[in-house]
Formats: sequence, structure tokens, C-alpha cells
Amino acid sequence: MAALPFTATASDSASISSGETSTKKSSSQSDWTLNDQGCYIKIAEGKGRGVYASRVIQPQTVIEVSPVLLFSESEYEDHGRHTILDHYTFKWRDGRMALALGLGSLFNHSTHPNVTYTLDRAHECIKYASVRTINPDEELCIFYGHKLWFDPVGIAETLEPQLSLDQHDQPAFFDILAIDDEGDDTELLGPDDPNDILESDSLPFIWKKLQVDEEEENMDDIRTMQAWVVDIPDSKHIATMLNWLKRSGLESDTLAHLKRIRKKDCTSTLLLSVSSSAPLLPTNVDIGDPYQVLVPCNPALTQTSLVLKNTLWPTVYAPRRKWEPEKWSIAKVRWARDAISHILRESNQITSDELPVIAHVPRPFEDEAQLPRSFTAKDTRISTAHPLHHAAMNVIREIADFRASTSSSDIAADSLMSASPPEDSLETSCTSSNGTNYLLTGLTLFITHEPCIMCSMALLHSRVKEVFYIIPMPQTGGCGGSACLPALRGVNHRYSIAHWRPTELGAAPAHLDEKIDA
Ligand SMILES: C[S@@+](CC[C@H](N)C(=O)[O-])C[C@H]1O[C@@H](n2cnc3c(N)ncnc32)[C@H](O)[C@@H]1O
Repeated sequence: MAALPFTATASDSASISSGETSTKKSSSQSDWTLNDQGCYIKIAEGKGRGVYASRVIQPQTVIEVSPVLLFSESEYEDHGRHTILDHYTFKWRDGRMALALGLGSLFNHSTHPNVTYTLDRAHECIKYASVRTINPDEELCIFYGHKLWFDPVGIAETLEPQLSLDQHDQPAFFDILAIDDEGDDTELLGPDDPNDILESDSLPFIWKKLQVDEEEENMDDIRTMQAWVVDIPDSKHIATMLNWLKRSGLESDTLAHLKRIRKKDCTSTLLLSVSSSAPLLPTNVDIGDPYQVLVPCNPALTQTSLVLKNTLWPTVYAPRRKWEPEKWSIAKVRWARDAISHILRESNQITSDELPVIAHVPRPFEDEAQLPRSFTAKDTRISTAHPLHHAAMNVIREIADFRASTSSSDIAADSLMSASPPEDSLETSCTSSNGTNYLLTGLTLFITHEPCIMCSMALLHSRVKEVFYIIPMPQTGGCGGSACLPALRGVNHRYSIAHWRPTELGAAPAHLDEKIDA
């Protein structure tokens, strides 16, 4: 490979050619930096050269913009792939391969990268940016992916950054992604494509298998719940009521597996909600009063079950089990790693007598719009002298408060934005009083310790999508430790559970005690 175009700016003439034979630079490099952000190169023990910071770099700072040299797919297949270039090139979006010039080729790999990068296709360059505060003489690393072609060193390094982090110091991959000039579908590409789906044994966590027999092929086995419905005698009001329902805020995932309308004996019945009290219905439409019926809790997994469930209420046929974990891409794993690093950092910073249990709900990976910000809560049982103030309960309550406070204003804002309400516009201000905001619907909880039985049940009620924990709690855990709440018969929601692999944590986090009651 031709020499990389670095120019030493001071008299120091140490060789920076590849390999371990290069002269080691002293740790004070500020007089010998290679770009505006003060990056310099030195030998990174066992990795060849690496890029280092000579001074503090703030989070989300663009530290390097490297132009790329592009190779066509065939040129790369026939030639580049068989040379050392194969260790330096990035997959470009359209099948071409890109060699990053400048510092871009010299960032080493870490599973806890402090640098992320975006492809700028318009300008044919790659932008590298810090994801947290970087300290002087700290190595700048990116994440190459999971299919490494070398034995990585420095991967089991401590998870804790050397300087304490302030609250603005969270990893910010997705903010950085917004740098992309096209702004649409930017991806972090490297030796692995972030959209690559990882095999389950490459994931840094292990899914717990819920031992449940859910086929529900006998009427007695079908799990049911009470739902509010209303008869619509005149079919011309169906569209009006469906429109009202959309705006009412009553719709929730809990009923997503059920059809909205049941037609029986010339009467149409509309499925409304599973709220504890009867929903307030519009008064200017000729419909009956709401009443409750039993409906299936889950979609039909088999045709036999579908026939039985349809006798209760028209049900969706979904052979894939509702709680079966979905496929995880490399990018999504990075998102989860950020969350795990976050809870570890937070729990390590607890200096009071409080238990070091941290619960965290990040903005969802797939649909950030679902939650405008992330939530983190610690255990406050000791400081509040309240036995129920576990971290998981606290975070559920914070999100509930947040969602409750925003739902009514959202609806108000929605109706204000509609300059001329449709003719059938109906009263919607009853929404929040219907109490159907399921608190953690579609969200993921990351927690240092397996939640206890109380918290696991609260999570079930909150309709959380999945729970990741680091420390199993065999005595008290409700996610498989002493019991597995979401696997119980009779519960009307299930969430997925994953245990973060201890080997992924590097040094065992000493501050996380396995004996406490989480
Ligand atoms: C893109 S280059 C990075 C710069 C490289 N260290 C150099 O001196 O040219 C990728 C190569 O760096 C080495 N490397 C990167 N990260 C490493 C790590 N964590 N452990 C060991 N080697 C690493 C591997 O040899 C890999 O093929």
C-alpha cells in the first residue's frame, strides 16, 4: 500500500510507517498533530498504529473528514481484495469499496468505540465524530463489526471512561448520523454492514426462552380479557366512529391482534378499549352504550385456534409468536450497547447508600418518535424510605407521568393544527380520562439487575416490549430467576427477556452486587 498522506508538522521525524517497528511517540504529542482537532498517531500496543487525541475532544465533534478512494466492485474483487487494502477498505453503499485517506484508515477497532462515522456520498468522504468526551492521549476507536479478521486486543478494557462524564456526555450515534448530507438512510458502514443481521450466538446477550404453551387450541385454553365495545345499529355511522376512534387515543397495542369491527346478525359492533372504566363516547352519533365482552388476549397461532378465537371476536392470524425476539442488526446491537454502558456508568456513580440499581429506557431503535427522550431512574428505596421505589418502578412512573402529561396536550395540538375539522369531527378531550395509555408499549428496558417479581409484574402491566438485564437474581428475580412473570399462564401480555453476556462486559463490574433485591 502506498504511504498514507500524513505530514508531520514539527521537527519530530519519527517514522509512522505501518507495523510495530515504528518509533513510539511520547504521550505528549500536542506539538505533533495531524489535523485541526489535534489527533496524532502512535503505536497502539498489539494493534499497529492508532489515532490518539492530544487534547480534550468534546462529544459530537467532527474530528476528521477523510476523502475516499473508490474501487469498483469488480476492480476490488479482482485486485484490491487480495492485497493489504482488504484491511483498510469500507463498504460503500453501492457495492463499491472505499479506502479512507487521511486518518480514516488508521482508527482501530473497539467494542466500546468513542468515535462513530458517516459516509458522505455526495462529497465522497467519511466523517468521523466523537460520541463522548475524549481525554488527552486516549485512543480514538471505531467499531468494525463482529466479524473480525484479527484477534482484537484492548477489547476487555474497562467500560468506564477515564474522565467522569456529565449528563450531556451520552453516546450519540444517532445525532451524529444526522450529519449525513442526504439525511435519509445513512448507515455506518465498515467491514460489516450495520444492517447485517447477527446470528443469535454473535449477539452480546442471550434471549431467555419463555416456556409457554400458547397454541390455545381448546376453548378452555384461550386466554381472554374484558374489552369495551359498542353496537352501531346504522352502518352509515361506522366510518364516523372509526375516525373518532383514531383520534380518541383509545387505540393501543393490546388490541392490535383483534379486528376493529365485528359484524353479526346485521349488527356491527366496534371494539373500543380495555380501559377499566367505560370510555366516553360521542353524544352526537346514534349508537348504544358501551358494554364489555370477552376477547382473546393474543392473536391466533394456528388455524384451529383462529376458528375458536373468532367465535369470541374476529382475531388476527399470526403464526409467528408475538413475543418471539426479532432479528437484531449490528446497528441495533450498538444501540443496546450504548444503553448497557449507560446503566453501568450510572450505577458506578452512585455514591450514597442507595442500591446501585439503574433502569433505563432509551428512545426506541426502530421508531424514535415513540419517545422523545430517554429515561433513567435509580433505586430510591433508601433515600425515600419507601419500599416500592425500585429503579424499574421509578422509571415506569417517570415515563407514565411524561406520557400522561403529553398525551392530552398532543391531542389539543392536533386539533388546533386541523384548520377545518372534518364534518364528523367529534369530541376527543375524553382521551386521557379513558386511561388507556399503556406506559411502556413498544419500549425496551435496560436494567443492571434482573427485576424482582413486583417489578417484573409492573413491567408486564406497562406492556414493555423487552427487558435486558446484566446481573441475574436467582433468589428474587421475576424474569426467570425465581419466577418468570411473562411466561405465566393467564397474563395478558408477554415481553422478551435477554441476559447481557458477562463476557461482553470486560472486567466484571464490581459495584454490581448480586445479593441485593432489585
Ligand atoms: C484499518 S487498520 C487500522 C490501523 C492499523 N492499526 C495500522 O497500523 O495500519 C485495521 C488493522 O488494524 C489492526 N487492528 C485494529 N483494531 C485492532 C484491535 N482492537 N486489536 C488488534 N488489532 C487491531 C488489525 O491488524 C487490522 O487489520
